[in-house]
Amino acid sequence: MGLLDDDRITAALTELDGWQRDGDAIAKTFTFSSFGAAMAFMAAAAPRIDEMDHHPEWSNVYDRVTVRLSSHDAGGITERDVTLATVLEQVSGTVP
Ligand SMILES: C[C@H](O)[C@H](O)[C@H]1CNC2=NC(N)=NC(=O)C2=N1
Repeated sequence: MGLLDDDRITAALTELDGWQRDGDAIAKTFTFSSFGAAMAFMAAAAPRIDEMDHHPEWSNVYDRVTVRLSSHDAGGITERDVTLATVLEQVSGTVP
């Protein structure tokens, strides 16, 4: 799957709450109710990520998870990143 052009990236970001362009990636910091909720988000997302075989760069600090999505094989942002962002939005909504 190929790299997205700037217009497609901008269009995708308008559909995704709180996501920003970060160079060759799209990024968001999710904030949860607690450290446990942040861990639950990562645990719930992990099988979905593996199913997609498309993996985020992500890190946790206390109740926050910062996610950066880029397609390393393509060298930038592809539809796989937009799809994974949509999945992470959906998973984040399931965490109390
Ligand atoms: C062989 C396997 O499909 C690849 O290494 C996958 C795994 N997950 C990946 N994740 C991301 N973000 N980019 C990739 O290019 C990528 N490649």
